[in-house]
Amino acid sequence: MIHARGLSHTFQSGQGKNKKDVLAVDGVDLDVSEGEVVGFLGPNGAGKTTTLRILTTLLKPTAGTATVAGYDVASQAVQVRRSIGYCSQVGSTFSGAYAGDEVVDHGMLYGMSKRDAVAKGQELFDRLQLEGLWRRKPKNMSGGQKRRLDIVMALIHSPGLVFLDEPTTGLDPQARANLWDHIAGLRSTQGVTVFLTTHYMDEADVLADRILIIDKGRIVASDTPDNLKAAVSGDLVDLEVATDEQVAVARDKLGTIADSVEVSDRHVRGRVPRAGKAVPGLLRDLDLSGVSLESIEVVRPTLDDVFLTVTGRSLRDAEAATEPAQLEGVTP
Ligand SMILES: Nc1ncnc2c1ncn2[C@@H]1O[C@H](COP(=O)(O)OP(=O)(O)OP(=O)(O)O)[C@@H](O)[C@H]1O
Repeated sequence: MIHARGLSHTFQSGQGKNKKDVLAVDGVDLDVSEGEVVGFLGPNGAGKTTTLRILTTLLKPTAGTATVAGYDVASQAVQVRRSIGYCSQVGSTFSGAYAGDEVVDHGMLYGMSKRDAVAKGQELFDRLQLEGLWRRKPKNMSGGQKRRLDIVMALIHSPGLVFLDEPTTGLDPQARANLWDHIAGLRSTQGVTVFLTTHYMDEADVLADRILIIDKGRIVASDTPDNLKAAVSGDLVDLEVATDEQVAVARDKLGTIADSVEVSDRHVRGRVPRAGKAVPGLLRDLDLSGVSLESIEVVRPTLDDVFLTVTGRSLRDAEAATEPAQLEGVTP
């Protein structure tokens, strides 16, 4: 569905002596297959929107190539646009007409007949919980309703691929969760491929089959959320043993599967690559060695841990100037 090689874009900013080049996207390679939901993640200014604008033909690459839905973004822009839906960060600009009329006009711009546009629009209003809002002006809708209307606009011509640029930014937690259900439904009920940018780790974790992390214009990691988490730090296994005498045995046993083990009081902790696989064997081993446990806790790493590892800084601390580190095994 999407194939990009060496995709780059350099902006020129400033004038005269202050003129300088900004390499917003720097040699991006990416592939998205049909039916995937891909989360494109990175801090402010990482190059997400610029990449998205290139892939949706709103901006020409200054180097590299990309095909979207089989068409070249530079030389076949019209065909690309017909094949995709796009929800920009700012949303659609609405004219002040009724929501339903906006949607029908939008469909007719794509060459749909009025009758087809009305039928498809009404189906999408139902699907995205906008029933009864056909004759409501978008300016009188809630933030969540407006974002869902943006998605209706993006889907009116039945594209097989939609681009969503930070779809839930500015929404309250309930409206975000509700929109997540709808985005997940795009793929599961309509078979639509989704490419979405976000700087919310939880959003990417919930929605995406695969995550691409971009930092300073470069892709620094690409994998499933689970693999990224496993490759970065492993799951934290925290064993609480019943007596002081059992601490040393538990430390040795956990040490056979964890890189390093910490002990505090009767707690013995270590990170293991895949706790789900390793823990049953560990429990048998401990049992055979006469160790009884008061409790066992397995804490999975978050995508925030992943981001910290691949970029050397926290997603929220976007300004810290540390060079991106390549992650063995997860870089594309
Ligand atoms: N029109 C422009 N002229 C000059 N520089 C630009 C322009 N648009 C973007 N940039 C710069 O390119 C870099 C990437 O910007 P981009 O908007 O793609 O990042 P982003 O990851 O989408 O960030 P955000 O999450 O804030 O939307 C930034 O350094 C930005 O300042």
